[in-house]
Amino acid sequence: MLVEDPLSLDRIRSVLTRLEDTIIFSLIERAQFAHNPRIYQRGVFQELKDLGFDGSWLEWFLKETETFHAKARRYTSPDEYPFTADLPKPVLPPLSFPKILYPNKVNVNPSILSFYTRAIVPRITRRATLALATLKRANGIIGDDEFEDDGNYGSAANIDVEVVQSISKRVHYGKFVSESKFVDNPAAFIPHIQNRNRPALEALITKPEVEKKLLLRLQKKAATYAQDIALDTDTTIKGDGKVNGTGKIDVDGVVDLYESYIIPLTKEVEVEYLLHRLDGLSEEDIEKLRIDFAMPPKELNRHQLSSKLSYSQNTPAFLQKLKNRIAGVPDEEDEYDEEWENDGSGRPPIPRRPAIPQRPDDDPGSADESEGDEKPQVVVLREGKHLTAFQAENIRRKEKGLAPLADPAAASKTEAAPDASASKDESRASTKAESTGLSFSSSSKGKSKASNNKRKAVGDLEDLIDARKAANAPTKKKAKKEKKTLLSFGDDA
Ligand SMILES: C=C(O[C@@H]1C=C(C(=O)O)C=C[C@H]1O)C(=O)O
Repeated sequence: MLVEDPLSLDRIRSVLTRLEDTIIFSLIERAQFAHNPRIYQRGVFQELKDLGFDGSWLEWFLKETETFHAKARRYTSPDEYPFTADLPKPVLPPLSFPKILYPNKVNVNPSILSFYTRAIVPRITRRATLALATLKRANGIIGDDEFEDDGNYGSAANIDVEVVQSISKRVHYGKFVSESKFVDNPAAFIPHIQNRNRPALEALITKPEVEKKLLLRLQKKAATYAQDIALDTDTTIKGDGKVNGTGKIDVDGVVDLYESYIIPLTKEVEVEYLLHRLDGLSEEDIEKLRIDFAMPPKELNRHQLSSKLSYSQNTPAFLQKLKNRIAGVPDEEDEYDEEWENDGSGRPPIPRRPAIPQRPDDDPGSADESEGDEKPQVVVLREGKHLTAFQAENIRRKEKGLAPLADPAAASKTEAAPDASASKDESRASTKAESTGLSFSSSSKGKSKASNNKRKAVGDLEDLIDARKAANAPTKKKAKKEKKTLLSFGDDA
């Protein structure tokens, strides 16, 4: 299924929400039958042993079902994980899914099968099992046989396969959640991955408010779906799912399934996936990931609000390209890419080393000729500690062996007073900004653009220059002549 942004956390969460319905309805189906404990015990069916299979009835059902589905290439899909090992190859060529997840071998299906058969089935089927025991006693069957089973081995196992497969999809979707959170802020995760710090990674991926909302929604859903809708009686829903005195399922049992098993296991999958997210990457690759730095928080801090500045988050194209490449999201253009190359290691493509450009003798050049469409976002938060746009410009010029520019601050001391057309606030903001070390746009239109006052964020200039060089290697088209303005905060940044 082609989706707009496969790593949108909202879209991923909507898939998890939809899977709640699938799981609840299949549990309601399973609750119709008694526990049938024999179908979960290994080696109790001689018929299976005669076939050379020594697993449980349910494991046999899984093997037979998944063998057929594997031939139909079900398990080439990145969101499908089999319970059975050594499945046959698909009879059809695999579909080419976009490479969204980082290669990994995380599969927690053995844990899912264990908690489902030992804790979930007995609870979900309790009502049917008790009713069966009552019926058996009335017919003189007493003792262990009362609770044995209703003989519906095929029906019960068939539904069990559906339940465990939908729980498996839900739990392993944690990988997409993890990838989404990782690419959104790699720098937050990298040190904990390198230190194998599970608790820190779990704390980073845990969203208590999301979990709380989910459990409340689940309770309502189970109570609603569980009720027997009788057209001739009142169908007000009670919290326990019992309407007209009955309910098709143990609502608390469904909530407990998520709270005690599905959510914790999903988070284990998220952490396990993250622990392998840097496997095979060189220090340089990891550094490039780190450059894909978390942008300043979207919500404005007190100072920005008081300075009437706003931050518009627009990931520069070269960073987005770097982000996509590292996340393995293929580019639109399939043909040869001048900027990126596969080094054959199976890792995401890396920036192609640009040919060394030859400067024409008559061209004095300028520091920002390789700036391409986007420039670093520069904030001077602390005078004297951080570089101003002017200082940054001269560092770039020095890199290119060009003479430094004259300091506009020195020149402006001899200039006329600020532009009279700028409002008092704006000229104060501009003066204040310079006095607090904020540097404003150094656009060719100069101070008269006070209304265009902007704030610049300075990250680590060296890294940004390196990253930009790597991502903005000379391309066929001539870089647009940009006004000499470093990207900055502002409505039209
Ligand atoms: C799945 C997510 O990650 C974690 C696991 C959750 C779950 O299994 O329901 C919910 C929130 C997070 O604690 C998420 O953030 O949506």
